[in-house]
Amino acid sequence: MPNDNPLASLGWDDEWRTHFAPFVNSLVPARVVAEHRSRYLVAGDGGERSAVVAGRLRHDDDTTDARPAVGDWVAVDAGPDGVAVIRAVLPRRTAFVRRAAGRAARPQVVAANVDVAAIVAPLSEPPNARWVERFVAVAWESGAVPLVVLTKADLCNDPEDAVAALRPSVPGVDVVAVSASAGTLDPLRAHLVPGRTLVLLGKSGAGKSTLVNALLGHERMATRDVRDDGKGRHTTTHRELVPLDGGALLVDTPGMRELALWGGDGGVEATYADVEALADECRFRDCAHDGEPGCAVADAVAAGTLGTDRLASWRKLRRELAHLARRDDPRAAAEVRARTKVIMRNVTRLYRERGR
Ligand SMILES: Nc1nc2c(ncn2[C@@H]2O[C@H](COP(=O)(O)OP(=O)(O)OP(=O)(O)O)[C@@H](O)[C@H]2O)c(=O)[nH]1
Ligand SMILES: [Zn+2]
Repeated sequence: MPNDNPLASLGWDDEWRTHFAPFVNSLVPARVVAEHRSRYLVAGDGGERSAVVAGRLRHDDDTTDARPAVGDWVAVDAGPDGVAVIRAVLPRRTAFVRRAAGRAARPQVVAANVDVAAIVAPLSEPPNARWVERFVAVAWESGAVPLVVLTKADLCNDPEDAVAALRPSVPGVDVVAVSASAGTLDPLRAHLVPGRTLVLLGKSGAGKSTLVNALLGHERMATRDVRDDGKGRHTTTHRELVPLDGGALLVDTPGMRELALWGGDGGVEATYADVEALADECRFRDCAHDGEPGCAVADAVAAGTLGTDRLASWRKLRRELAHLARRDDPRAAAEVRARTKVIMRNVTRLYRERGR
């Protein structure tokens, strides 16, 4: 990592400078690189330090999780030494949000300001398309561009076949097979762009941490934690942002078995673009695809071009979204519309790049 400009090597650019302008006289910018309960590790011009959140946090957006998350750019009160205080979270470019565990419906930001959301699944077993679809939908919804990374290709007889089998489930999304053991990581490296942030998401044991180490070229210090005196310590931590030599940034996350949707329908629309396009062609606008005449969805199933399991998971995610939407919050709705615009822009860009 080039040391002459620590902020730039963390992804700082003109847009962040603009967002930071209101704080420039009293606070310093930093990026959240690790999170441990209410303690954070932030990195900036002065290197890494421990940080806590101020009692009153400035955040313009109260419909999503307002607390800082790994990847966030924050304005901190650095003080001469000791623990820094996070006074504000800069507006997020993207946010991978899931519904937090627990009874109350509450959003939780898994990673913020991510450019590429990599869904990681091992080829030691046949990838579960339904599981991948759900993660890809949330990835689109986050505002990032999804990517599917199939790991442990060395444990699979025909990785290319596995890639080809998964592609129709995630139209428009790049699917790559890699092996950390065999050192075949180039298909993933192609997505590592200087200044861009890529998050690795997937179940425990999928090989995420192994990928981080392989891309770093050395074993990362076990993990980073935060101590009250502000100095780093090496024990287990959860989410973590790691700058790579080439200038890209990786976010490793703990294994995630389940993923409950949070947010609008743009992500589902993008993931099931084929099914959505069929549904648009049904004779009745409000077709439930349940035996109505002139149903293009039923026709596609009959013709064998749409699998019943793919249709079933689309319905399931749609139902989940409808359930969330019943909370009926105008601010949340406005946010969802804005988010959908970003998603559609990403989809269009991806298709355009693909078409070249
Ligand atoms: N054969 C083979 N094994 C691998 C490969 N990559 C990772 N593994 C093994 O898979 C196991 C799990 O890898 P991790 O990197 O710890 O998985 P993880 O996704 O980080 O898991 P969590 O941190 O629990 O979320 C380890 O025993 C690795 O050695 C690979 O390319 N090939
Ligand atoms: Zn229909």
